[in-house]
Amino acid sequence: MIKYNICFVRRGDEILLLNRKCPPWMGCWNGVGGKLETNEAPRASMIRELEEETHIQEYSLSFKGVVTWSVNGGITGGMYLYLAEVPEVYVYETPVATDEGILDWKPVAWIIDKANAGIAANIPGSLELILHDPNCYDHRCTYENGKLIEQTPLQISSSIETDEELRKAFFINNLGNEVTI
Ligand SMILES: Nc1nc2c([nH]c(=O)n2[C@H]2C[C@H](O)[C@@H](COP(=O)(O)OP(=O)(O)OP(=O)(O)O)O2)c(=O)[nH]1
Repeated sequence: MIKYNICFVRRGDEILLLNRKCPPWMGCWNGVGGKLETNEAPRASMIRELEEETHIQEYSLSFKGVVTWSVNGGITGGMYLYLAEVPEVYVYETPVATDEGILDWKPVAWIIDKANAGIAANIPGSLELILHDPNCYDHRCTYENGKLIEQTPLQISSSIETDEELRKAFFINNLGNEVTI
């Protein structure tokens, strides 16, 4: 059921976001990422998407959990969630037009400000945990009629680094029964 990944690339107090040309969240700023290929492992898939969409190669990549969404109580989809940190002095000039949309650096405070329109709805409410909390969460989102009505972070584990640890943590938390990983 988890078919996607998403990554927030952080440079100091800025995040590299993509203004998407296509659904989902067309015309909105979102993290970079995409769909996992058949039999692709989560971390390898994230590294591939980062290369394809940004060409950035020097980063430290941390697994931060998953984002799942439920409609009428049932989990219908999800994405693996990563944070990629580049040095504050990293040179990456934007805006950059790509096949997927426009990449640009946005200040963390601007993203978290809920008054901002034009950002994928579930990012402002999750970003602080993603950036500052060492634990991994299932950021569970509930949508009704296409509108985000609730967002609850459920802690999965204190830290997960490998795909094997990820599988174990999902099993221990019984999330493996609910969310196919
Ligand atoms: N913030 C946020 N992002 C989402 C949600 N749903 C969802 O798929 N995404 C993300 C996951 C992926 O990073 C991206 C969708 O990936 P994509 O359709 O562009 O995948 P892709 O580049 O592999 O494209 P393709 O295989 O269709 O050509 O949007 C959501 O509800 N909130």
